[in-house]
Amino acid sequence: MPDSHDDLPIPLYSAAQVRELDARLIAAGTPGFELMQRAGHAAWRALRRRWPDAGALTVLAGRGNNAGDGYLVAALAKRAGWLARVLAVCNPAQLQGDAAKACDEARQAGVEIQPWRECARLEGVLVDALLGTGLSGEVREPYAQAIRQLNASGLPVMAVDIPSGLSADTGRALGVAVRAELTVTFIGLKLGLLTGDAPDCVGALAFADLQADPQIVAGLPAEAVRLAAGNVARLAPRPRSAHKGRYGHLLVVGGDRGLGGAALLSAESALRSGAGLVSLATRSEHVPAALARRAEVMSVGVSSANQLLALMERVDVLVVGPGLGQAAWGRSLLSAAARGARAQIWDADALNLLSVGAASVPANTVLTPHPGEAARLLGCDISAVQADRPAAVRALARKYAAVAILKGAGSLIADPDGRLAVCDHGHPAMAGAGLGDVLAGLVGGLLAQGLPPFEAACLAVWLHARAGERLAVQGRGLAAGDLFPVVRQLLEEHAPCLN
Ligand SMILES: NC(=O)C1=CN([C@@H]2O[C@H](COP(=O)(O)OP(=O)(O)OC[C@H]3O[C@@H](n4cnc5c(N)ncnc54)[C@H](O)[C@@H]3O)[C@@H](O)[C@H]2O)[C@@H](O)CC1
Ligand SMILES: [K+]
Repeated sequence: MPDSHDDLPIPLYSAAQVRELDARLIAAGTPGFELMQRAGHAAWRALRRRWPDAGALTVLAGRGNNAGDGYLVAALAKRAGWLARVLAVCNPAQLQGDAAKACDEARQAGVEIQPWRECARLEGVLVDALLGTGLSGEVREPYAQAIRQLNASGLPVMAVDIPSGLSADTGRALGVAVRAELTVTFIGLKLGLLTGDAPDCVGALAFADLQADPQIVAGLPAEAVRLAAGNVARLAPRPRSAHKGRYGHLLVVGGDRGLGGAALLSAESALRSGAGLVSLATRSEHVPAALARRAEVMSVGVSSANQLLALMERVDVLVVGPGLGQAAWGRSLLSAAARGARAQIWDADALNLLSVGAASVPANTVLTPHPGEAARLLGCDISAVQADRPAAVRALARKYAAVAILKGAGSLIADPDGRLAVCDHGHPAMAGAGLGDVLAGLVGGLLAQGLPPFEAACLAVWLHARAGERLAVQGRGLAAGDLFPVVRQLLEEHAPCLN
């Protein structure tokens, strides 16, 4: 898992936007080669900080400016007395512009430059300077083979700017991608470093602004934002005169036979996030168990849409779908739910029923699909969703005029107004049953307390992922309900209940 990303910038850029930033900085008077030298220095500093005693490095270099950065790292290492070698996948005679200058500098420093071969000997820290933001399409040979060799070497790898093969726009490995232990990225943080295949490729992530003029950088609107303590919404502190009526009444609808736990987890999650009142509409046979586990949740058995409509008259927020099933009971409750409440969260089977046209999405709804549900909603294959997660979540938000959360490593949140946020927290120990039910309840609990849908979704995703990270120090076997006390604690640290 990545080291803490707390010191990384908030704006996230596409490859085209980073190219535009480079161009604007150059036009404003910083020569491209100067930027490349700063990149080389930043990468070398980061490498030495992580592997101070390695004493040797091998740079795998391609043909663009990413290779130029790599040649300069080799030159700096050689001048510092390290053993420094470049294995050139592209004949150095074909290099152009700044990359050619960087190659000359490496030669002058005494770096050994050899053509790359499959059987080439690798030693020391490996520096991946094969492909950067100029990558287009699936990785071609011999680059793919060089990447496979690097991954199979068992040696530590530092990626320059982005692991080669990873799309800076989508985080997808385009055929094959470098799996780095450290990635040092320049000027603008790329969206593709945080989602999709990125968590398995990027390793620890370091950012170097290359002394770019902040005004020039700020002048270019970003593609997305990274969720961090500084930019997720805060619930307002509560006045001493607070009463439960001010913090919303939330109703969870779900829990068909055999699926009762999911709805109860959502209800408990909403309660633990601070919702004023929480009700649960479920199969009547689940009511005794629900009451025994959480007496604070008003659990009611419903068998018809009319019963649900009567309950809905008293509530502000609905969470529909956890354990709802896709049979007649769930269908009738979903179509009743679609007719009311100030705000709704549609999760799990509500999304599966939506994908077959069983109901339409009301205003102010948050959809919380995992990639499989997203694929059903978009009528495509799951691999198409994962190939471009930012595009998929935006498409969902547009299609349903709703805030959409696309779950999975590097969760994304899209608003139909165009806003996009990415969460780079979380842990593979969170891949387990019930975690989604907890998230849905959390979004609902925050909506009930007055946050707008996009803000509630972002805060919920961030709290949920951070809580999972904290708990994952104990490893596998995380139970969804374990999150409740940690979410409470994080929420209190982030937005104290009392001033
Ligand atoms: N002034 C600048 O523009 C700066 C650029 N920097 C570096 O420059 C990089 C971008 O440089 P470039 O735009 O030259 O691009 P790259 O260095 O990523 O390389 C592009 C080249 O890779 C090859 N290529 C593209 N797609 C491929 C594929 N699918 N399979 C195999 N080969 C493929 C093509 O020959 C293409 O010319 C950044 O990632 C960063 O490392 C840094 O030096 C900072 C300053
Ligand atoms: K690279």
